[in-house]
This record gives sequence, C-alpha cells and structure tokens, in this order.
Amino acid sequence: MEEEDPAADPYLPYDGGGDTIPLQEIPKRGSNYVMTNGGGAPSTTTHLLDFLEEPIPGVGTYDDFHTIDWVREKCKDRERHRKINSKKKESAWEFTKSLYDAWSGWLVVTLTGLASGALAGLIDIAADWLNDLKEGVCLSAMWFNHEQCCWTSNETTFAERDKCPQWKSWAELILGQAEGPGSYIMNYFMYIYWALSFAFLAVCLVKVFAPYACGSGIPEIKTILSGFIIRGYLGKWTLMIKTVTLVLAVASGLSLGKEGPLVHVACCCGNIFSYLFPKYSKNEAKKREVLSAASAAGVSVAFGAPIGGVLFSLEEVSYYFPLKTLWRSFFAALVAAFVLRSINPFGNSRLVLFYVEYHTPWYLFELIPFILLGVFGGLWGAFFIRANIAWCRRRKYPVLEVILVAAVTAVVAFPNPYTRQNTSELIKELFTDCGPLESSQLCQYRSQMNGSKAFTDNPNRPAGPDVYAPMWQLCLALVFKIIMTIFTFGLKVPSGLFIPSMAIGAIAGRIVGIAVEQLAYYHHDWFVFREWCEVGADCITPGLYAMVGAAACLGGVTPMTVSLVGIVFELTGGPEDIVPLMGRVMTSKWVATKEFTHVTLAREVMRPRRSDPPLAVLTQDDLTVDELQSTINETSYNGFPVIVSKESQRLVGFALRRDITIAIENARRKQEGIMLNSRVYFTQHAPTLPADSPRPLKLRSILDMSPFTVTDHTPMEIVVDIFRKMGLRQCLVTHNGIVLGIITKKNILEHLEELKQDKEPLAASWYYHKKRHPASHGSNGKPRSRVNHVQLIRSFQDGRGGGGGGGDDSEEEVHLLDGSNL
Ligand SMILES: Nc1ncnc2c1ncn2[C@@H]1O[C@H](COP(=O)(O)OP(=O)(O)OP(=O)(O)O)[C@@H](O)[C@H]1O
Repeated sequence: MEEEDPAADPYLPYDGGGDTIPLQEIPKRGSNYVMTNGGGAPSTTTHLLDFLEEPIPGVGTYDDFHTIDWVREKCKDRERHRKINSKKKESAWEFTKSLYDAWSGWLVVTLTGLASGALAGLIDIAADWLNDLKEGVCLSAMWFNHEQCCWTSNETTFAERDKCPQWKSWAELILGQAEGPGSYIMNYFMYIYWALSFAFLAVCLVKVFAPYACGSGIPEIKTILSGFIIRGYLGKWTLMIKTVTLVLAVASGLSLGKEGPLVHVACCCGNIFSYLFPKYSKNEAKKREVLSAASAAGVSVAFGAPIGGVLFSLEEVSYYFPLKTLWRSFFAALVAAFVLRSINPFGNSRLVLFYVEYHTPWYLFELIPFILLGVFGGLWGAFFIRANIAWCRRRKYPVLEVILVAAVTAVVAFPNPYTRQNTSELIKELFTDCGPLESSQLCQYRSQMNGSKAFTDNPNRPAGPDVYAPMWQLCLALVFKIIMTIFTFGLKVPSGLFIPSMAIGAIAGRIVGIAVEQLAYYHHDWFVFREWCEVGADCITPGLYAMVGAAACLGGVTPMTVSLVGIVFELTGGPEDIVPLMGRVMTSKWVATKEFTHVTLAREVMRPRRSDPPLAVLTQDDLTVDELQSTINETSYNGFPVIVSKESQRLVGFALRRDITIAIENARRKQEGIMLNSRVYFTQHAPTLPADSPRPLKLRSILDMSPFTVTDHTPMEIVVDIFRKMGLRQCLVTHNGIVLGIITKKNILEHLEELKQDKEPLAASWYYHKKRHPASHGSNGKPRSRVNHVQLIRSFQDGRGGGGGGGDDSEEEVHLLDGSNL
C-alpha cells in the first residue's frame, strides 16, 4: 500500500507542499498543533487524526438510479476482511467480533426466511378470508373463511362440503332467502361491491403511500440484483403497503397472482434485515447476496417450492451467485418453507399448492399433444407480451383503470363458476385426477364409477352433458382470462403473472386432455391408440394435460427453464411427470435462445461517437477547484478519466463524479484556505506553485488508479465477457496508453440490443423517450428527471412481462432491452 501522507486527505492540514508531517508526529484528536498554511503564517488548528483511517463519509456510495461497481465493492469487502483477520488475535473482544461477522450472513438469511414465511402465511390467510367475504360471512366466527366455517360445523356433509348453516351468503343475510333470482342478484351485487372496494382501497394505498408497491416486482429485483440502485424499492413502506395491498388485490378477484409480489416482499425483508449488519448495509455487492437468498425464500413460500426457489434465484434473478450464496439461499428457502408449513395456511398439512398424484403414467404418443400445448404456451407468451406492452403504452389513469378492470372482471366472472372461484382453487381442480371420490364437475362422466373400485381400475369413460357443460364454461373462462390478464398486468396494484398464466395453460390443457381422452375412447382402434388405449383401458389423464399446459404458459411468459421445471415439479409433487415438462421447456428454450457473434471492436461502441461532444477528462495537476466544478456542472457523466496532461492524454486513473463532489464539499467545510482558484491535484506530490497561490487540494484518495481498460482494437465479444464476468460499471478504451473513450454497462446493453435487432436503428427506451419529450433532457442528452431514469432502468430488465411494476404513470413505461444476460 502506498504510504499515507496528511495531504492525501482533504481534511488534513497541509504544509505547503514541502516536507510532509511524519505520521507519528500528528497529535491525537482534539489536540492543537501548529502548521504553516500554504507557505503563509503559522496557524493553530484542531486536527483529527482519525480521518487518516476513516474514509470520507459518502465516498464510495452511489446515487439513486445508478450502477454499482462490483469490482470496487468486492475490493472493499476484501479489505474489511483483512482488517478483521488481522485484528482478531488482538483481544477476545475482537475475536468475538470476528465470529459475529462470520455468522452474520447466516443470521440475516435466517431472519429473512422467518419473516418471509410468516408474511406469506399471513397473506394467504388474509386473502382467503377477504376473498370469501365477497360471498358471505361465517356467523359463528367472523374470522373464519368459508371452508374453515364449514369444517367446524357438524352439519356439513361430504358431498356438499361448502354448505353449512353457519355460513351465510349475503342474500341470506340481507334478504333472508338462499335461492331464487332475488338472492342471485343480491349476491351478484355484493360480489361486485366488495371487489370494487378492495380494488379501490388497494390502488389508493399504492398511489398515496408506496408507488413502488405495484406490479410483481421481479423485473425490478432483477435490475437491482444486477447492480442498480433503486432507493426505496425494497424499503419498509414498500413492504408494508405491498403486503396489505397484495391481500386486497388478490381478494378483489382481479386476474392476478400473489407469487411474484411475494418475492418482492421477501426481498424487502432481506433488505431491511441487512441494515442490521454493517457488513451488508455498507456494501452493495454483499447486500445483493442477501437479496439473492431472499428471492429464493420468496419463491419458496410463494409456491411451496424451496428447491425451485433456489434454482429461480440462481437462474433467473441473481447476477452474482457464489457457492456461499447458494447455501444461504437454500437455507433461507428452507426456513421460510418451514415457517409457512407451520402456519399451514392451506389447511392441508402440505406445503405444496396443487398436490396431485396421477394414477396412470403417460405414454410416448402423448408427447404430441404435450408439444402442442408447448406451442400454445409459446403463442400465449408472445401474444400476451405484445398485447400487454401495446396496452401499457396507452395507460393514463391508474385509479380509474383499476376500478374499471375490477368492475368488468367482477361482472363477467360471477356467472361462470370457473371464473368466480379463486384462481388457485381453479388450477387445483383442473389438475385433479378423476378418482372415485372426486366431486368435481369435470369428473362427472357418463357411467359413474363404482365407488368401491380402486383408483388404478379407472378406465376412460365417455363424457356426457355433465362434462360438456363445464367444458363450455372452461372455454369461456379461457377467453375471459386471456383478455383480462392482458388488461390487469401492469395495473397500479401488486400483481403477479404466474397464477393467471398457469390458469390459462391449465384450462387449455384440461380441454385438450378431455378431447384426447374422448378421441381415444371413441377411436380406440386408431393406430395411435391401438397399442395402449383399448376400450376400458385406463390410459389418458386430463389432469396431467392441465399441468403440462400450465407449465407451458408459465414458460411462455417467463424466461425460466430449469427453475420452472423445479417449481412445477415441487408444486405438484409428481416425479414421473418431469420428463414431459423438461421436454417442453427445452424446446421453447432452443427456439428462443440466439447467441450473438460480435464482429465489432471496442472503438465502434465506445463513447464519444463522432457526433458527440469530446470525452470529458480531468488533468492530474493543473485544474483549479473552479474548473473542476464547472466540468462537473456542465456534464452529468458518472465519472471522468484522469490524464497526465492535455498534451500527453495518457491515462492516470478514473475519478467518480459523486466522490469528487463530496470530497470538495468536505474539504471546503473542514479545511481552511481552499478557494475557487486552489489547484486540484491527483498526484502523489503537490505541483510546484507560485508562493502566493492558495492552498491546493489533494484528491488522490478518491482516484481509482486501476480502472479497467481495453484497447480500441479489443473485440466487443471480449469486452462483453469482461463486463459479465467482472461486473464492471465502466471500462476505458485506450490506444498506446492514450485515452480515447469510455464504455459503460448501459452502452453494452444498447450494443447488444442493436445486435439483436440486426442493426436496425436503436430503439432503446432512452432514445425513444428522448424523441417524445425533448424538454426533459439535459444538454448531453441524459435524462434529467427521476421518472426517465425509471424508464431507462426498466430497459435492463427482461422485456418479457415487464409491463408491470414501476412507480410512474408515464406512457412509455414498458421497455424493452434485454439485460438479463449482462
Ligand atoms: N467522461 C465522459 N465523457 C464523455 N462521455 C462519457 C463520459 N463518461 C460517460 N460517458 C458516456 O455518456 C453516457 C452516460 O454516461 P454515465 O456515466 O452517465 O453512465 P450511464 O451509462 O448513463 O450509466 P448510469 O446509470 O450508471 O448513470 C454513456 O453513453 C457514456 O458512454
């Protein structure tokens, strides 16, 4: 390490550039000593020795909506480790501190897991209760939902599980009659009334208290985990409001799920707990390790799928995922699942949402309909994304829109039993295997099974009117769900896409399943069925088709592959059915993935481009404070290359704008003699100055002397690789040691997008936005307002399904660059 000198710190008194004061001679905090000021008269000042060790407050932190520098954060952590290791042998106290430090990672993920599990349980219970409130109330105990109410009743029969005298529908309570058109209309009215009230309350809470609480939150979390700062996105307000409004939004009956928002809730918990430990709160890279574990805990409780959660965190959201984070994610997912299981919100003593056991295996031929379902899922995904993006561009009135969508949903959903019921319940019903004990309408085949026959003895049967009627209702439900999901996703309430997508796939799957089953029944002599599906044989399970369809549609709207299989596998608890799932998922991945071949060189991507203003640089020892400040004020770049001199242009290092501003402010406040014409220098020793010049300001401590550089001839393939592997924020481009330009992470993303669009004109949201609102940009074309930054940041999330979320109401909210692989 280079030797510190007092002038290296802007707080320290300076002796005029001559001999520096040996460290041991500097008195302790609070004592006085005599110094010469800029060659002038001796002055007495109070010197704070601790500043030698303390970093300048604020230096090394980041502004809102900026990219973090992973390399710098990792170095900081290594330095902290070194310090702790060297001190731990000094005393028992230091040793205890080092132990605490080593364990704090496990502690923070345990707390996160506990909190996520508890909150998920609470949300499940509250949402169930509120959802049933739309139909009626439990007179014996108001806090029971419909199911619990009738469980506790002695008069409930097995066939009519949901009927009991304690549970009163609104018509019974208000009109005193349970049947007839009057009661139907009253129940209909009350259903709409509650749905609208919940939706209105949810959107108002979000709008007034925590705009970041809307949407699923997953794209933003991906953005944050890849190294962006979005202050308040994972804060306590967002957590509180998201928890409450999620319950309301789910209960309002809107076509949305709570799974994505639960991941957001878990990440808020992780972020809040990380503030208890300086190791995490002061290091943005370390904080992201906790957030990775938190997102695993989120998925774990959202679906009851702990392993799926870890895979999700690894594959989908995390950017930096060392082995230690894998273990911690696993542990957080485990703790969260355990807590949720103890709360037992589904009342089935199972963690999984849709536990199914199919009585027959699937046959090779069935891969054809499975693949067709895969195609349907892909088409649904593509259609949904396009339609949702197109709709999001037209969005203007968030509150009104929520009320309208909730009203239409309630009015249309009530008459159809498949749309009225809770979506998770619907999926569960669609997944069911028609056993003898199954009371679902979908299992009312013509020749009813003799109840005493075993499951495995359950041949395919012809469908009668009792099955055709629900089939029609399912078809209508499919159309309804497809349309409503497009309009719902992106509303200003918490909304996840997993459950509606699964429902759409499951409905389509069940319809296809029943169709294939009937085909096999009536045409068992066709060669495809002849071998394995004779009359009376038990061969086709429509529930399995529903499951494959659900996975297909889920895969269509999210880029998950391995984690999707993991989640669906855990969700349904069926190990035999994993092969069709894997097949389906892999097909879509192969079709969708396209590798780029970069033929470009760094100099073609670097900024400034020919038409841009020249690169803003700082010289190492001939700027004044005034000149430095005007460079900072006139531009809004995050940092500036520091060069030897205007003539030589050789690179010395890189200084961040924020660090420079903070250091100057601090020096002005705490250091006497710093004026506008004081010379600023980044060198080890001060330049020789005329005797009457004011005291110079040394800024070497904020200079990054090892910035990443590439030469102008480096292929972009390599540059992208360096950015990916090292987590760089920026990289300087040199030629013979002379700085030519800079490439930032966002430049790389824009470049990748250009490649993706086959060199069509760049359509990044930034440029798009610029065209529409020129007034909101600074002279250098950089967006000024916070809203614009949100849009720009959104460009780093995976465009798929990105219509949701965000805290602004502007039109171009959806966007578009795929940054998930950088
Ligand atoms: N010193 C500089 N001189 C000229 N252009 C620069 C300079 N620094 C950055 N740029 C370019 O200006 C644009 C804005 O850069 P900036 O440093 O603000 O980062 P950014 O890419 O917007 O990312 P962030 O979100 O971190 O602000 C980028 O295209 C970058 O290549």
